[in-house]
Amino acid sequence: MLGNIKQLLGKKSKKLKMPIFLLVIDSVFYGIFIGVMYFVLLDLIQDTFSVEKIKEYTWIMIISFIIRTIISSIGYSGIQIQGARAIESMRIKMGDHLRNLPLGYFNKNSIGEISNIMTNDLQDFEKVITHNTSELIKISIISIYLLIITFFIDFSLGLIQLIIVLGSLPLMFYGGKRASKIGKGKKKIIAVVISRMVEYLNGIKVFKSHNMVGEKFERLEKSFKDFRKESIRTEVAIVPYVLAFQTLIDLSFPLMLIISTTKFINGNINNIYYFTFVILNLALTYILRGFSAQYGEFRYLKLASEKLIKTYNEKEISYEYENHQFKNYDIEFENVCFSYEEDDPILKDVSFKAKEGTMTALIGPSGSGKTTITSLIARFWDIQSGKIKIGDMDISKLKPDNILQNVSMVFQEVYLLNDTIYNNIKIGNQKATKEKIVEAAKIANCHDFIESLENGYDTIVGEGGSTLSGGEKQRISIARAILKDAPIILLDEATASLDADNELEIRKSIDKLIKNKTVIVIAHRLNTIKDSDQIIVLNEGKIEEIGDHNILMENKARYYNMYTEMEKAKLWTI
Ligand SMILES: Nc1ncnc2c1ncn2[C@@H]1O[C@H](COP(=O)(O)OP(=O)(O)OP(=O)(O)O)[C@@H](O)[C@H]1O
Repeated sequence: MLGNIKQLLGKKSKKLKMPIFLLVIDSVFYGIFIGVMYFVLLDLIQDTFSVEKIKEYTWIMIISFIIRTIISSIGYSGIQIQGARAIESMRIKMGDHLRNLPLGYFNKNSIGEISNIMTNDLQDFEKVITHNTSELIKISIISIYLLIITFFIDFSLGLIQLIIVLGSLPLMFYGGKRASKIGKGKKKIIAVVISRMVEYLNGIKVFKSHNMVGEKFERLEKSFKDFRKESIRTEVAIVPYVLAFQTLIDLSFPLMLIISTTKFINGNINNIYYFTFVILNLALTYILRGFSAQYGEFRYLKLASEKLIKTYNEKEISYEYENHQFKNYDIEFENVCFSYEEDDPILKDVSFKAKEGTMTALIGPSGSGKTTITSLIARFWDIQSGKIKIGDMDISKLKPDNILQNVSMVFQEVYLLNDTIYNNIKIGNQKATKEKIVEAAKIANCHDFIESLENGYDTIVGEGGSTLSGGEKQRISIARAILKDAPIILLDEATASLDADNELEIRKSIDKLIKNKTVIVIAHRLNTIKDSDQIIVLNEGKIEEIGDHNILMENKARYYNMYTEMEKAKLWTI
């Protein structure tokens, strides 16, 4: 466990050493209390008790209590403060690490699982550091310390005592093992509960519209019930072992009392040693009782650190250059093959070049790989073979942030933060002045609607932008992109889900956004991309046709058919 703490906290783990050391010292002071009791007994037996001595003992006790209180309060508050600081920096480190993981990690792990790691597991780990580990270290030190003194009093009594303690330990270890095994199940259920909760809250609008709120709530309720069952199972699983361990330890006291009394009656140990042994044994029994419950909890909490280490060891996206300056913004795919899952190729030997300042439209049936191509340009995923280049530089050598600084993405699914409209636009460029933000909003045709809101740019948009219409959200995201002014634009063209007015507004603002940029647009309607410099027709992950409108019309293949169908449909509407 100490290894886990070191690996996860890095240098910060060093700061925990001092408070833990103070807590150890605190446990040593416990010995002073036992020592005083020993001398009190000694005086009683030897009839050397006096008022002077009582005063002396009382002062020793008072001073040791004061020192103990000071040391333990510094130690405990130190471990809480340092622990909280270490966890805070670990949270940031983990967040950063997650950001740098390939998207494949998020495909394999549910939102519930990842949220669980970032909340509950980190919290459990904090508990291990601030509470559990120090407590276990303290109990272990006091127990070893008392056992050693017992050996000095009488070797055979010490040996019997040690055998009893060692004989009881397997019960405790087995209980801990059970807590760890069943705890894994509990952790899985927690992840399911979080996933269902996210699903329920995210989908509440859809569930309501389909009258499925009750049905979906049943799913959530079931996960709550499973969670309750698993929590009880985890708690109950360890109880028999804790009780058996405690009973054995409790029984050791009368047993040791009989053995030591017999030794005393037979004259094998003197009265002073006898009384001291009885006191030590009583103290040891009391301390060891708490050991098993602490250990069970420790094993459960330790699961969190194992999961954190596993997440932490997930390989981040590798790169050679962090701050590459592109010589131009041509985008080139060279024989690119890509699959999200093994043995399920999505893009098959895709090659094309989108020259700087031109517009390339991707068309093709649903699932043909259009969105995948845009995700690969942003290096959300790494390809299995071939090369993707921006300005002649292989993007697999670049830090994703370096690429994303030069790319703006405008997709239909716009996610806005639960913040003001102003801050949502500002995401495009954190250094932008208010004038620049308003200017971007004007170009994106959203300034007027923002101004018409009661709080204007200070309006809070609700989580995901829930208080705005689809078109409004999209225009804000375009304002964001305009503010960013990136040389590459990845665009998912608006679908028919927007009304005609909204669509026209969006169309106009997009035209301003894409001027002089390298644009890759996922097209849903052919009339909007007719003037593109290049049109790529995709089918089942392969490029079926490539060229401008005129060339593709001359080809008289899929594009020609789609286009003539569209033209015919237009005539029908007229
Ligand atoms: N994250 C993912 N994990 C696994 N498979 C995925 C993932 N995203 C997409 N796919 C699969 O890859 C294929 C191509 O998907 P993609 O979204 O690129 O198609 P598309 O042409 O953009 O479709 P549409 O027009 O419907 O948006 C589909 O079969 C899809 O199921």
